[in-house]
Parts: sequence; structure tokens; C-alpha cells
Amino acid sequence: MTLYPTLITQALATVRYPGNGKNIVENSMVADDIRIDGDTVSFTLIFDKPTDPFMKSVAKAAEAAIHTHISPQVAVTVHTAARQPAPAAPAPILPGVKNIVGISSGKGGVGKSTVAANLATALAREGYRVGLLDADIFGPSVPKMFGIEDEQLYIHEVDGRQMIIPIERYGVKVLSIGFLVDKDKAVMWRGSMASNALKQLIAEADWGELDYFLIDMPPGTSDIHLTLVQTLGMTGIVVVTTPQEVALADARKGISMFRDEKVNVPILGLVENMAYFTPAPHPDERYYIFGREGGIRLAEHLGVRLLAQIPLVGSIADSGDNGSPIALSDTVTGTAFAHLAHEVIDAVAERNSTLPPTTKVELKH
Ligand SMILES: Nc1ncnc2c1ncn2[C@@H]1O[C@H](COP(=O)(O)OP(=O)(O)OP(=O)(O)O)[C@@H](O)[C@H]1O
Repeated sequence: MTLYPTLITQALATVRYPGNGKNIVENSMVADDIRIDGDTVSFTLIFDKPTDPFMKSVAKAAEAAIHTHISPQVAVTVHTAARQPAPAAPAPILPGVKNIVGISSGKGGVGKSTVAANLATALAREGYRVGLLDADIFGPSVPKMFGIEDEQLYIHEVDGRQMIIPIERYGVKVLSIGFLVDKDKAVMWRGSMASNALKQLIAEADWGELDYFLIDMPPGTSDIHLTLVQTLGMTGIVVVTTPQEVALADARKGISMFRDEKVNVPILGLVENMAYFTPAPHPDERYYIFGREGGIRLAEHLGVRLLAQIPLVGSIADSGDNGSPIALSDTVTGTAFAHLAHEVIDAVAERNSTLPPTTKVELKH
């Protein structure tokens, strides 16, 4: 009689596991260690738990199956083992944060930080728990927009760890790379120093429980973007553009970076900033000085939502300059940001119900 492994598995496939009625081969309970030596065979049966009540009876049935289907002469040794528990998933870096939304733009100066600051404020006004991280290494402007440029950062202990306390203003928890970087030396901070500083502001800050964690990203594409997608599983990206052709072309490039199959962060939608000019005394008038419908067309072309069209108005710049975002007001422009907040809430909800959570990107260099 010649024994060979398939013969053994065929015999074992006749043994039913009473726990679910399937046979033990189907259940992947026969380990990959079948040993045959002349008329002697040994193998291991694996059970989910070390306390499996069927362990002994299944082992006996396995031995009997070999005697019945192959030969009573075979000397069978059945080992039993419990499955190794899967290694615990690493703790998420921001365990209390539900949604992480990046605010991005293809080029500088299109109002990305203005949109980020006002969106954060508008969400907080609606009662959501909001954090805003200014990761724009090239021009961290969020502290100015919140009037917190001269604030000191403090540290406190959470579960034995020293954590930076975000500064809370208008219901938004804010941190900025600008707090760590001397503005005039920002350029020197490109590269790994900036990446490490950002990781610190994410992982070593006490963000606590947040519904929306917004990140004002640097314009264009940079290694900071890579740091962010590698550090965090981002829920999605809001892209800010202005209507000029050149800005639209850059927005398109920015979107393709996030859509790259290696990065693969969903685009929640487009915000067209400075979409038209409205003179303060005539809030109902709209002048499309940079061209009309560029944002609508780009959104349609790329198959993303146009989340909002924000007018070019002096009060947006003024309120940014004096540290109180226009979204705090009930003006026409303030309301435009409230609408944007609703659109973002919808887009995030839709994304979460249709796509799996974004995983951190493992980039191979
Ligand atoms: N809709 C708007 N109406 C009027 N002024 C605006 C509007 N949006 C932004 N601004 C002004 O334009 C300037 C640039 O805006 P902001 O700093 O938000 O742009 P950005 O895209 O974040 O720039 P960067 O990427 O270079 O930091 C600011 O002075 C801001 O107040």
C-alpha cells in the first residue's frame, strides 16, 4: 500500500465538523503538515478555539476515516491545535476621529486656506466637533485667519503621554505647522523635517473626539501630500479652484494625483472660489470676471460634485485678515459657507456609504 497526501485528504474530506456541518477539509482544519512514513501517517487538525467541544470526537473520526477509506493497517497520529489569533490591528492613529478631509488646490493663492477655515467654522456652528490642521508648509495662514498667531502651545498628559493641546477658537480645534516653523524659514523646512513636524501635530496632539478633521494641505503636489496619505487613512479630498483656465488645469492635475491607483483617496468634490464678483452694495449682482462655468464644466468632466461657488468679495479677505472667518456671520457670504458645509456633510456621508474606509497608503520607493 502506498500512501500519499491526496489519499489522506480525500479520506479526511469525509469527516464532518459538527460545528457547521461542513467537512474538515472545506473548513481548512487540516494543517499543511501531513507526514507519511511507510504505513504511518501524522497530521494536525486545527480548531478555532482551544476549548472546541468537538476536538476529541473529530480527531477520532479522522483516524477512523483513514482506517475505513484507506486501510485499517495505517498507524494514524492526529495532533490537535488551536488557530493562532490574528495579530491585533495596529491602533488607529486618530482613534476618536470619524472623518478626515483634506482641503487641496492645484496652485497657490486660490483661497484654499480661506475655504478650509470657513468650512471648519461653518461645521462647528452646526454643532459638529471639528479639528483643523494647517499643513500648508509653504504659507501657513490658518493662525492668522483664526486670530491665534501669537498663541502659545501647551502640552498635557493623556494616558501617560505628553500631548500638544490644539487651540480652540470658534468651536474649532486648530493646530498649524506655522506654530512650529518660523515663517521666514519655512522654505528650509521642506522635506523630512516638515513631514516629521506634521506627523507630530497629528499623532502627538490631543485631538480627542472629532466628527470632521480638516487638513489644509499645501498647494500642488509635494512630499507633504505623501506624508499625509501615508500617515492617515483620509476620508476624502475637497479641491479648491478659481475659474481661470490655468487654475482649472492645475486642479485637474491635483485631482489626478489623488486618483492615482497607488494613492487612491476619494475626491469629495470641487469648490469654485472667486466664482464671480459681487459688489458689496449690490449683493444680488454677479460679475463673472474670470469666466463663467469653468468649475461646473471641470466638475462634470471629472465626474465630481461641484460643492459650492463662492463669490469674490472684500469681506472674505477682510475677515480672514482680522481673524474672524466670514462663516461666523449670517451674511450672504457666510451663508454660502454654511451651504458648502452641508454639501461636504452629504458628500462624506455618500462616500462612507458607498466606499470602504481609505487605508493608509504604503508607497514603495
Ligand atoms: N472668495 C474670496 N473673496 C475675496 N478674497 C478672497 C477669497 N478667497 C480668498 N481670498 C483672499 O485671497 C488671498 C489668498 O487666499 P488663501 O490664503 O486662502 O489662498 P491659498 O490658496 O490658501 O493660498 P496658499 O496656498 O498660497 O496659502 C487671501 O488674502 C484671501 O483673503
